[in-house]
Amino acid sequence: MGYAQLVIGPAGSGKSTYCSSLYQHCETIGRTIHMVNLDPAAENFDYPVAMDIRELISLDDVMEELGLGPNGGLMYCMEHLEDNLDVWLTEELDNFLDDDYLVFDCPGQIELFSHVPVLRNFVEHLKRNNFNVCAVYLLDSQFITDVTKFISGCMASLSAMVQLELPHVNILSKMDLVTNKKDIEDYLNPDSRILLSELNQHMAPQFAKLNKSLMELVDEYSMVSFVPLDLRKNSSIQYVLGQIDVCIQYGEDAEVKIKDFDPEDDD
Ligand SMILES: Nc1nc2c(ncn2[C@@H]2O[C@H](COP(=O)(O)OP(=O)(O)OP(=O)(O)O)[C@@H](O)[C@H]2O)c(=O)[nH]1
Ligand SMILES: [Mg+2]
Repeated sequence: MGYAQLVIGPAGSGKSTYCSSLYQHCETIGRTIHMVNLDPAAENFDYPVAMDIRELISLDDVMEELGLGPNGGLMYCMEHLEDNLDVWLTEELDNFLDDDYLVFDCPGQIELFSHVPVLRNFVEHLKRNNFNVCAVYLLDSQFITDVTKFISGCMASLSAMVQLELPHVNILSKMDLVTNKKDIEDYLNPDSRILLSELNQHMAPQFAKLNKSLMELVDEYSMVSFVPLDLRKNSSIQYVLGQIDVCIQYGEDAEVKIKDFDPEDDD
């Protein structure tokens, strides 16, 4: 049984930075994780890349040869990945051991986890190869300055949940940029009635019914719950990792491996 995090979220939400901090953290606590780059457009990495979509296909080549722009080119690359799951991905996964832990750094194009099937098929393939997979959805804390932005971030996360059907951890990234922690707390585990009234205050009266339906939807999926992530703090990274580990049932022996970690080392 292998373990995998699929790190998704809107462009610039901090996925690659999270991946690199997670890698460093695991290195410090003596835990092995393997980083996988699934972004054909990525150029620089702060972590060693154990597996890389760019070895399968190059975005530059695609753009040049097919005359596509960066987003169209990326979608082409991802479809190419989808067509090569059986061959390329199977071969690549053979390089790992049975209980290895992989972290997939995904591109930020929102269509990848809303309606394009490539990530879903990718996940199915991982599952068939005995991986326990968890979706890790990052939302930039700067979204939370405004309830309408927050709802749109939630909707994107919800569409990933529906599309991928995976255990799902929502993370509020870049907590170091939050000056007023109090404002954020209301959003980490918000009361949907309060959100609804805030939303209604922000929007014209004709949206009241729509707002109510949106809130019911969010409530029903009980998904408006975010774990804050402050990369300056080891304890914050460790907490997020712990939540994800529970989701993918990362086992008992793992706990033995990390027992030397001392959360007091912070700040
Ligand atoms: N202050 C602060 N900035 C961050 C943090 N995480 C990421 N950033 C910045 O946010 C920008 C985007 O970060 P990335 O990690 O590249 O985001 P990404 O989600 O991988 O972006 P794409 O792959 O392009 O979708 C960069 O300028 C980072 O330095 C954080 O925790 N705190
Ligand atoms: Mg990235």
